[in-house]
Amino acid sequence: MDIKLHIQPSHIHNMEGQSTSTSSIGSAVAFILVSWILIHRWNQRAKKGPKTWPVLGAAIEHLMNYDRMHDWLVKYLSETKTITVTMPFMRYTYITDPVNVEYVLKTNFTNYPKGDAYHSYMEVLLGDGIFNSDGEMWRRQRKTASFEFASKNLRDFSAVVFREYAVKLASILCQASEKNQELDMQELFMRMTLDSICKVGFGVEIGTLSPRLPDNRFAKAFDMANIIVTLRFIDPFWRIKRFLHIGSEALLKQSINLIDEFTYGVIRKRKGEIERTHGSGKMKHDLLSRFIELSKDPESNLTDKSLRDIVLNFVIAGRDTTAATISWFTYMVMTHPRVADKLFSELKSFEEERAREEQVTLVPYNPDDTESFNERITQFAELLNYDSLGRLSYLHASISETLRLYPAVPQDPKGILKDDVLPDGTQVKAGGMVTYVPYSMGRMAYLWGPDASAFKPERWFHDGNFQNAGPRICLGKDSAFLQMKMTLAVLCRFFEFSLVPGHPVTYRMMAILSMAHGLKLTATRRRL
Ligand code: HEM
Repeated sequence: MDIKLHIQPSHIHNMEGQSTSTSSIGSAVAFILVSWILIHRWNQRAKKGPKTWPVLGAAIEHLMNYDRMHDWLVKYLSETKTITVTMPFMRYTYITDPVNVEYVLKTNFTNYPKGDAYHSYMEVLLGDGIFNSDGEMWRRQRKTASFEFASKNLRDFSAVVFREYAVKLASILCQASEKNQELDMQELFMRMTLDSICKVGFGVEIGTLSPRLPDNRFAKAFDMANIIVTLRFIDPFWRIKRFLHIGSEALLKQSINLIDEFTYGVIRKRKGEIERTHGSGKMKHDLLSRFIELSKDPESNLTDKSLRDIVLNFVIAGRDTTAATISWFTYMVMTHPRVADKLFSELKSFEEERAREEQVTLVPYNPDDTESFNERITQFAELLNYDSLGRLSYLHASISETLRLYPAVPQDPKGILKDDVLPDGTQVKAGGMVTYVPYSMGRMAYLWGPDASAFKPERWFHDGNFQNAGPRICLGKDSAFLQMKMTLAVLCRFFEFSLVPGHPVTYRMMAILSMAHGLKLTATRRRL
């Protein structure tokens, strides 16, 4: 007891000494940490763009604003044309100054490839397809695809297919308008553009726009995969999740299995048709067939997996971009009745002029009579072709205005091979990424004037022209405009749209700027 009593005080004394020294170490560490954070924050007081925290960079703010990231960037980029956002494993430089953009896309193109980071995020979906490859792999695909896009046969065939699907879509709207039925217009557009790219690009008919609107599991899986790979840009744990096969990465795997099933099915179907028509002279030279032909040469190194990647890259290029753009267009027209009226009168005059030229007597129609209404739609569509669509300048301006405010590719990131200095003096480091931001560029008062955020197609008659620069320039621009104009001419001539009350219209975060909840609307038939 004595001993105990004797020992205890000294023990207590030791503990006290120890805890005093532990707590002073703790206080010192806390002091250093707090000072580090405060100095770090103090040093950034004049920094333009999101402020960072030690180690975490701007991850907290970035994640908190993820769902509205494009507008979050607009806020910073309207104060300064270039910002840097540091994340735990990556440094992103966002640019809106056209001089910087031209430098990255064109002047110093070789220093800004897609790069390893982008490739690793996207590989599971896009493989080594044209959007996700660099160097020789990219050059070979680009060459073959450019050849295909330059063909007049393809243009003529596309016009026929786009017209056919525009009329199909109009007849679905016509049916729905009879009962004032709600429609998800974005979903219908996605079906239409998927069917068209499969027909024009891969020579196969998949029929997702048929009147009974069959379940489209491929489209759902494709959208899910796109959302999840986009998330990888800001999720530092995605590799761990993939390894453990949990969360978003497990879902991604399931989606990819479904996507692959569909895609290999398309390839098998096309190969079968090529075999059957071999030597008959009936073979169509669509994009996929051209690559299948090339793959017969063992030196081409084109495997079925390469064909799968090619197909999926063209699905993202041909389906999503066009459908998203015409969805935003419809939303803009619906919320700007003055624009809808101007479009309608342009289309009416066009219809009369073309009917005179073609010596066609237009069928009088009664909007309450489905048969004559559909007949007139078909007749109108027959008057649309590549050349005649060129006259619809207000329609063209309205599409351009939509692309300015809602660019289908809202951000376009590139890797950085070597340290460099952009024309505005911004230093960029090898291994980071530099992203040009069309969504922000379209909304900058310093580029478009004080009414930059207003939807005004008229500005295109005096202001600008889209600049699409560099060796990776869009190959499908003419084809996209052809389909968009063909479809929108038919829709704006014959229908008026109203948003379903309370339906939220906002974008979702994925590589293509599509609507998070679709576009729910009702359509009404226009009178003569
Ligand atoms: C509204 C419609 C469209 C928009 C806004 C759009 C936008 C773009 C953009 C911004 C790029 C440059 C990508 C980069 O810098 O990496 C691009 C490239 C490309 N686009 Fe489009 N596009 C559209 C429609 C289409 C269509 C319909 C197709 C084909 C069916 C297509 C095929 C391509 C191809 C093949 C490339 C080249 C990729 C490369 O060389 O890396 N695009 N597009």
